[in-house]
Amino acid sequence: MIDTDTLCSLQAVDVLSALQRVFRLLGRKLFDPSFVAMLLMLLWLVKAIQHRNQTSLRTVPGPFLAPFTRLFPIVNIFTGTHFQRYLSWHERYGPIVRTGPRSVSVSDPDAMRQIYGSHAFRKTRMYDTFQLLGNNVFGTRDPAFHRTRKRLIAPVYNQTTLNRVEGLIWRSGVQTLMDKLEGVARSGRVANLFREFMYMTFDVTGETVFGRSFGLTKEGSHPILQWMADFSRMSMLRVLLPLLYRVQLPWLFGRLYESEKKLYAFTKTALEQRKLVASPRRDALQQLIEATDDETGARLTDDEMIPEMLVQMVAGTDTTSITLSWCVHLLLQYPDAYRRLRAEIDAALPERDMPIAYAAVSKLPFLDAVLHETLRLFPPVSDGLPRQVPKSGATVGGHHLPPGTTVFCSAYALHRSSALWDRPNDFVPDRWLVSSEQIADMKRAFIPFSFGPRACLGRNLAWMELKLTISALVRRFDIKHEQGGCMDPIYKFMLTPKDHRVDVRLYPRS
Ligand code: HEM
Repeated sequence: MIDTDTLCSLQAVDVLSALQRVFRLLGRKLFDPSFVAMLLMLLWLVKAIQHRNQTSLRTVPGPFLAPFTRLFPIVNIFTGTHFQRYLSWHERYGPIVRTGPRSVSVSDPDAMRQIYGSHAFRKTRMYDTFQLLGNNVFGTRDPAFHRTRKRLIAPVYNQTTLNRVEGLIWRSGVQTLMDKLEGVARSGRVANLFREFMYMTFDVTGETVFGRSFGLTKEGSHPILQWMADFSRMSMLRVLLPLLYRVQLPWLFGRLYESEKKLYAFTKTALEQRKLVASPRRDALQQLIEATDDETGARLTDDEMIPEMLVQMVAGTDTTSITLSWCVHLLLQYPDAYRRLRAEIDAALPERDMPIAYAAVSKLPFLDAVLHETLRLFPPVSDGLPRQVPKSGATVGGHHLPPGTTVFCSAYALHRSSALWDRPNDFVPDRWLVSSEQIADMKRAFIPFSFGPRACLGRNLAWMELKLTISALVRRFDIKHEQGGCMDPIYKFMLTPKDHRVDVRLYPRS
């Protein structure tokens, strides 16, 4: 007979030896890569399911895989088509969609206002990419810093400065570009307006913010383009690998560091040279140098001004030039709209050779409608601008979102929502030729410049550049589309034509 104690000890021996076998097997298996991968997958799955069920985000509709993976944003970076994906998800799942384990997209005017209408939902860590050699009004995530800095630099962006730089924009930007295009037209060559518009907006920023044009339109090159591209790359790498803020790897990123240094030196020199001028002109640079906080009397140091100068280049060049490119593309696609625009501009500007005053074109209804419709269909900043749900959590679109959730509203999805717009994918400038009440209503779902306290500070400058350039181009040339280059939109930091080309033939008008 075996007594209970013996039985127990026998069972204990069994369990022990079974465990020993499992550990032996595990020990061997732990060196087997496919076993390790399987184990990691299992752990990830358990964690993902746990997270999916615990969080209140489980009630937010969305694609099946979204709660389990952060891969979508990474895939998006490579494909550049996420603006279309967000739109199709919203069409399928409604105005609020879960796009990742901790991220949610909204496409509803009220939810959009809730997110961007105050400082409660702060910018996410992604904005550290815009720490352009220092904290600045665009990149900061801190509402207190933002309020103080915005108050201080407000004159840089106000109407008085705008009136003062109008002549500079015309001479160093629009007029110079028109003269160049005249030469291209007379030689019978094809003009790539995408590149020409980019050069023009850089030259305008050079003139107004750095004290002199970069000469890109005339010369076709300036190292600033390379420095800026390298600088953006380095900033992005630092956000992905924060260690790079503290560690320098010159053997790996030598050229990027070099560009950063050159950009700093170039900007600093522009500042110092301006300070030596006895009676300086009153442009954006001068406003920045003289900016004084009304409440505290504080002024900006050079190291605080440099990032603010770079912001204007980063935020104000490609955004404007890409909008111009899409506008020309749409006019060529819709000849009737092009004819109507030309008739309006010819009537408003009968003197073909005179400079165009902004006052003469700023209120032309059809020009205004064409540009609004361009920005509706192709908002250059159409990626959702990510914000973080505050510590208290928030109820957005009827769903409780836990603190820390990333939430955003893609302008592309909002602007093309079939629930909000009639014929959402068609170019219909006439939709803007309605009463001011109807326009105000449409603008609730129109955010090319974002909304709220972090909305675009340069939008009046942008409107000036857009209206002056399109009216000058249409007044001076007949424009014909030239085959070549793909105009499909792709997201490469902004919503751009895929091949970065808008090839046209220009015919000077008699
Ligand atoms: C068509 C042209 C433009 C478009 C579509 C545009 C769009 C935008 C958008 C969507 C934002 C919000 C970004 C975010 O929250 O992440 C923004 C912010 C900003 N933009 Fe623009 N922008 C344009 C032109 C300009 C110009 C010409 C300037 C200045 C020279 C400028 C300066 C700024 C600044 C300083 C901010 C940061 C505002 C803040 O955080 O307080 N932008 N812009």
